[in-house]
Formats: sequence, C-alpha cells, structure tokens
Amino acid sequence: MIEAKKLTKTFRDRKRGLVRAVDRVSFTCQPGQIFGLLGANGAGKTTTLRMLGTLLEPTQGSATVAGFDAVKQPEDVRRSIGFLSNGTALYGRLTAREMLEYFGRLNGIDGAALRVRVNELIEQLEIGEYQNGRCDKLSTGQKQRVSIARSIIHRPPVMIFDEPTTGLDVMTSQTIMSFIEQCRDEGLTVVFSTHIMSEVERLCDQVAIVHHGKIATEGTVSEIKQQTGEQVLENAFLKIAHQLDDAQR
Ligand SMILES: Nc1ncnc2c1ncn2[C@@H]1O[C@H](COP(=O)(O)OP(=O)(O)OP(=O)(O)O)[C@@H](O)[C@H]1O
Repeated sequence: MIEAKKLTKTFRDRKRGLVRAVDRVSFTCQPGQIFGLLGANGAGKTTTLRMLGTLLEPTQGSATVAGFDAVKQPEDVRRSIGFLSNGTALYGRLTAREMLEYFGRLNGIDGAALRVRVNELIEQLEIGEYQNGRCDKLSTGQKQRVSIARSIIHRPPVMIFDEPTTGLDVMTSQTIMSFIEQCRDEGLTVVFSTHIMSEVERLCDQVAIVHHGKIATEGTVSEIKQQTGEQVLENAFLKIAHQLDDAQR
C-alpha cells in the first residue's frame, strides 16, 4: 500500500525563486489497485513519484510505502518498490541476460534462485531471442522490456511508473500497459503518472488530476466525468484545470 500525506516539495530555482512543485498531495493506493496521477507538463507528477521512491526528500508531509516511512526507512522502501520511467537506464556493454543477473545480485538474489528468476522474466517478457545481445544494440522496445524485467526482478509489492510510455511506439506502449495490468492482477500496489488520457481510461482504478502541484480532484474516471458533466475525459481534465486557473487569478 502507498499512503501520501500532504506531501510537499519546494525547489529553489535561480530564475524563478522558490518553486512549489508539489503542494500538500495526499492519496492512498491499495494492493491490487492502479492509481494514476494525470497532469500536464510541470504539474508535479515526477516530483511526487520521486518522493515516494526516496529519490527526493519531501520539504513537508510524509509517505508510507509498503508499510515503511519514505524518509525514515528509505532502504526498506527501496527494497519494496520497482521504479520504471522511460529513462530507466541499461548498461550498454552488458547483454540483456547479464543486465538482469547484475540487478538480481544487487537485490540479493543469487545462485539457482537468480537463474530461475531471470529465466522466468525472459520468458514472461519475451526477451529470449535477444537475451544474449548487448543492451546498446537493442531496439527501443526491446530495451524497454529489459528495463521492465530489471525493475521487477526482486518481486517488489509496489510498482511506480513515471510516464512509462512517453516516446514509445504503439506496440511498445501496449506491452507496458499490459505489464501494468498484470502487476495489478497479481495484487501489487501500482502508481503511475501520465498525461495520456487513453492510458488513464484503460488502466486507472482511481485517478488524481494534478495541476500546479496540487490534486485538483480525485475519483474514478466515471466519477470525474460525472463531476464535470463531461463525457470525454480530456474535456473533464481541461474544465478542472481552467476552473483552478480562474480561481487562482
Ligand atoms: N530540481 C529542480 N529544481 C527546480 N525546479 C524543479 C526541479 N525539479 C522540478 N522542478 C519544477 O517543479 C515543477 C514540477 O516538475 P515535475 O517534473 O514534477 O512535473 P511533471 O508533472 O512530472 O512534468 P512532466 O510531465 O513535464 O515530466 C516544474 O515547475 C519543474 O520545473
């Protein structure tokens, strides 16, 4: 489970002064649920996910991830999560298989257990054909499959996806979305960020619309449509964003 309580992050920016990137964001995501953060560029999605993933410390507020406090127990949180963004790096000189073995060892898996887990992921994600190819020679889609396998090798109970399909073609995006669904079906707690409406419609059990660092509204996709009186999620999103902008003027 993930519980964010009034998570806040301010950055000191040379040009803009103090930037409140995330402003008192609270939400809960249960096991077997996909929670989506939907927002435009600069809304604060990545910063929120990075705080959950212990990559950034909140200025205020707190978060519990898989029962551990993100500030006080960062090691435990890191062991309990898989983090996938579209920039998740692979080491070019390693083969796909070596890459998975390497990350398995980093996560304390070794010997026969490591072989079994790597083989399982190679089969599940259809990496077999290019498992012995160097990562820098793989196509974007192939790399993304290896990145997925890498992020989940230690069987974390929580998965965090930061705009995982940005810049990918339709086929690769479909692979990622199916994988996100599979995580949910296996009972994992899944949080992901996106600005793509169709992904939210397909995947999210619960969605929060993030605008200028704040959660503007939260609910199921149909609740948000109903709230705004809009049939199309994009229109509902725009309406909420405009209302918030008007209120701030
Ligand atoms: N290290 C930083 N220093 C200063 N400002 C930052 C820093 N990181 C993020 N910001 C600012 O915080 C705000 C939120 O950024 P964030 O990357 O979280 O948004 P996002 O919703 O993920 O956007 P995108 O979809 O473009 O990735 C933006 O105004 C951004 O410029």
